[in-house]
Amino acid sequence: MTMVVNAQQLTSVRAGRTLFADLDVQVEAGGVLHVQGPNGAGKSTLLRIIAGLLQPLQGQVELFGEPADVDREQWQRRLLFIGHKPGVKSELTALENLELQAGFDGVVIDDPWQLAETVGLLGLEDISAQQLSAGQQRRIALARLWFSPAPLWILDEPFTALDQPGIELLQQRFAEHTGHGGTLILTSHQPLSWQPPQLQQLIIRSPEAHD
Ligand SMILES: Nc1ncnc2c1ncn2[C@@H]1O[C@H](COP(=O)(O)OP(=O)(O)OP(=O)(O)O)[C@@H](O)[C@H]1O
Repeated sequence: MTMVVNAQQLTSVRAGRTLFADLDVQVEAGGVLHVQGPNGAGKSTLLRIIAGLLQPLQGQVELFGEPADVDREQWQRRLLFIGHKPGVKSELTALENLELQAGFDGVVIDDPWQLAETVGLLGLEDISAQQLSAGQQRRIALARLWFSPAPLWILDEPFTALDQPGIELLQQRFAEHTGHGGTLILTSHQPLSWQPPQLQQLIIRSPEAHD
């Protein structure tokens, strides 16, 4: 199996507090890493470090066998990071947002209306995102999972604001992605209702908080 993420001895200190120390993370192609822990434990920090968006105090991250901090542009087609905020352009409509995101990903959406239907936005395509609910805005952001060419998805709290059908839809999409050899790292405060064949659970409990 191909090692997609290989992080060694990660230590992160933020605001003077050690969030994790000497943490190793390894995820193979087709694998799922589900990161859990209380508010403020360091889940987002870990995801950002793995994605090469934040430097650890110590340790290294390799993605696809190469250091994650080298030449960020080369990751754009291989790594999709979606943070805990929806990250949609509020003045653009749902369809305009999808097309903008597809442009970033270097793809053309074959049938945007079909995609809008798939992700539960049909009938809302022409409304500016700022007039949509939190869950609808989250659906715009997550629609990217239906066209992104990236084999590695790093998703921070993707279920936030989604209703139960939305959560189920997303987990079906995760199953398709990993079933085709894609890799997923996610955080959530809820257990997964889907049982991936290659699931690793990582619970972050700040060492200092539990001494
Ligand atoms: N931009 C920042 N600058 C300095 N410290 C930060 C910053 N962002 C977060 N922190 C610190 O890092 C700690 C971990 O934050 P992080 O967002 O990684 O936690 P989390 O586990 O994802 O929490 P949540 O479940 O609330 O989203 C926070 O308690 C905070 O002290």
